[in-house]
Amino acid sequence: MTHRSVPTGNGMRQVPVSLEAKKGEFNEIPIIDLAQDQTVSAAELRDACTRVGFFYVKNHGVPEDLIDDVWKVAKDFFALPLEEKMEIELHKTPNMRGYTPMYGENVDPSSRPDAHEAFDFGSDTTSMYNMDGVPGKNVWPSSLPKTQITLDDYFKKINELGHRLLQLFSLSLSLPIDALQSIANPPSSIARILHYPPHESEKEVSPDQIGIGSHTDYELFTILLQQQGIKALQVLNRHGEWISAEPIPNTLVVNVGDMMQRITNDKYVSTIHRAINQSGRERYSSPVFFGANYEVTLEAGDYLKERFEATYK
Ligand SMILES: O=C(O)CCC(=O)C(=O)O
Ligand SMILES: [Fe+2]
Repeated sequence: MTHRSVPTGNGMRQVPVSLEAKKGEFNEIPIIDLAQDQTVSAAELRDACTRVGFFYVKNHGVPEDLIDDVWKVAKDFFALPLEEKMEIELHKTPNMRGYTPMYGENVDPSSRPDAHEAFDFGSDTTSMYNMDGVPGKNVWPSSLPKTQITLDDYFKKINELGHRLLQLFSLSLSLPIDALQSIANPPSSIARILHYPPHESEKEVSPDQIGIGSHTDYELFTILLQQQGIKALQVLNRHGEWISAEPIPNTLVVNVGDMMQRITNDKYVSTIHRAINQSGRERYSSPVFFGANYEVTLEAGDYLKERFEATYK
C-alpha cells in the first residue's frame, strides 16, 4: 500500500503512507510578516492559501514570555500521575473539555491510534453561547492553579490574533476588511496542549503508528504553537509529497481548515498534515482551532460563487 484514504470535512482524500518528508524545503511554506502593510500581507496570504494552505506568521504579537509559560504549564500538566489526569478526562465532561490519554485518539481511522496525549480547553464564558453541546465550562487540574491562569490568557491572545487574521482573510478575498467578522462573533474556538513522547524504539514509529495521523482541521483556520528545535509537523503539498513544517524562531504556524475551504469554494485549501516525533525528545505543541460561531450557517458567499467554481451550493 503506498497511499491511504483519509476522511476530511470535505470528503475523502489520498495521502502517501511513507514516513519520509522532504528536507530543507520548508521555505515552500511562506512566512508572512504581520508588521508590514496589510494589503501586502493579504496578497501573500491569498497566495499561501491557494498554493499551500499553510503559512508561518512573524510579528504576531503573542508575547514570548507567555509562550514560555505555556510550555511550562504543558510540561507540568503532562507530568502529573495518570490517575490525576484521568479525573478530568474528556469524556467525563458534557462538552469535550479535558484530558485525552496516550493512544486515546485516532484522527486517521485507517491507521492505529495516535502517539500523543492532549488537554482541551476553550472559552469559559458559557453566556457567550446559548446552545448546549461543545460550549461550556473548562475543567482544570486542581493541583496546578497556574494552568488555568496561563491557558486562559493564551487563549485570549491567540483569539485576538485570530480576529486580525480573519481581517486579512477578508482582504485577501478582495472583501471589506470586516466582511468575515460576523461568522466568528464570537468565534467557537477550541484549543489544546499536546505532548508527543519520544518513541521508545524505532519499531514503534511505523506508517500507521505516529504522533498524529494524517488529517485536516475542521475549523476556519488553526494557529499552531510548536516547540522550537524539534521537527515533527509535516504538510502534504500539491504534488502529494510530505514537506517538513519545522519550527522557525519567532513564528507561529497557521493553516486553513475545512470551513474556510468550504466558504471559499475550494479556492483556499484545507491541507492534510500529520506529526511524527522522531527527535528522541519530548515534544509539546498547542493548536488553537479558530472556529466559526456555532450558530452561523456556513456557505460560500455570492461573491465567491461568482468568482470561483461552485463546489458548495
Ligand atoms: O502537533 C502538531 O504539530 C500538529 C497538531 C495538529 O495537527 C492538530 O492537533 O490538529
Ligand atoms: Fe491538525
